[in-house]
Amino acid sequence: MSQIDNLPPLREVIATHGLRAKKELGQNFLLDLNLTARIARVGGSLEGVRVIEVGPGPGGLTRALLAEGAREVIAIERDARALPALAEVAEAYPGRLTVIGGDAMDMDYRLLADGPTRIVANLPYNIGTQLLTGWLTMEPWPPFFESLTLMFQREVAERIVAKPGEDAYGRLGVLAGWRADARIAFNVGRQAFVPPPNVTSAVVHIVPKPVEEGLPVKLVEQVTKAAFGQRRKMVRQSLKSLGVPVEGLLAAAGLKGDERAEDLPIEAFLAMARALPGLR
Ligand SMILES: C[S@@+](CC[C@H](N)C(=O)[O-])C[C@H]1O[C@@H](n2cnc3c(N)ncnc32)[C@H](O)[C@@H]1O
Repeated sequence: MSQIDNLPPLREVIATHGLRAKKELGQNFLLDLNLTARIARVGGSLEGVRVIEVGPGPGGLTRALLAEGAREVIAIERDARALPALAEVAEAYPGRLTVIGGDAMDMDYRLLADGPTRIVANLPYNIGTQLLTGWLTMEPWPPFFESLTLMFQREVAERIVAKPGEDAYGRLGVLAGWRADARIAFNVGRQAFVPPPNVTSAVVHIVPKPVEEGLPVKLVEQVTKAAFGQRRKMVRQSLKSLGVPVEGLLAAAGLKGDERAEDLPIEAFLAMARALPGLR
């Protein structure tokens, strides 16, 4: 694919607008149109969909989302240097791109939803997990978005999709596995980015699923924080930091206490979270 619209090639956009990548903003740009189109298509057809994109930068993925048929894109970019380049994209797709100049960490994403809404982003690596945790812990659940399609470092992607017994299984895997179906769509090599990051990346696709009502995320997070805080220890020991009678928690989850957090099914963490208030 050599062209998807009448806008200048991304290398030219970067040169014209002086978008020298800044490390502190997690800037690793994607210039390959085949790759950006592939990311845009991970969640299926974009017809009629509003996409929220974090960190459009020079606009490569943004252009792919628009060219692939997204009804509209709301893009949040912190780097003011990128705004003129994005204004050109907005002009090429009249009425379909809104750029918010600001910090993605400060957004109330619910206010940005309108009809079928998805979040798609090549995330700045330094705030990726924090943003993901924010989206996965939204209330009410299922949330306003149909899906998340996100680029992470491969190691983070593995933690998101990890299952009990796997090395990468931890707090993030419990949270994602409890509230969503998450899969790695494909890996992306370092050379796909300008500049290349230090490690391989992967695109993760996450689709929320219904959960039991009335179980506060906070309680689940308290249990997983304690359990995985000392992941090599037996849960009888690691759960002590919760400051409640551990035997009551173990009983609620049908555990003996000699298990390790990394081997427990998600349901065991949920059962302990349900028992927490009664034990306080
Ligand atoms: C990995 S680059 C992706 C750029 C572009 N989407 C691409 O795929 O080529 C991350 C982008 O997020 C932006 N960014 C970094 N921190 C941000 C923040 N707190 N809020 C919004 N955007 C941010 C960076 O300026 C950069 O444009």
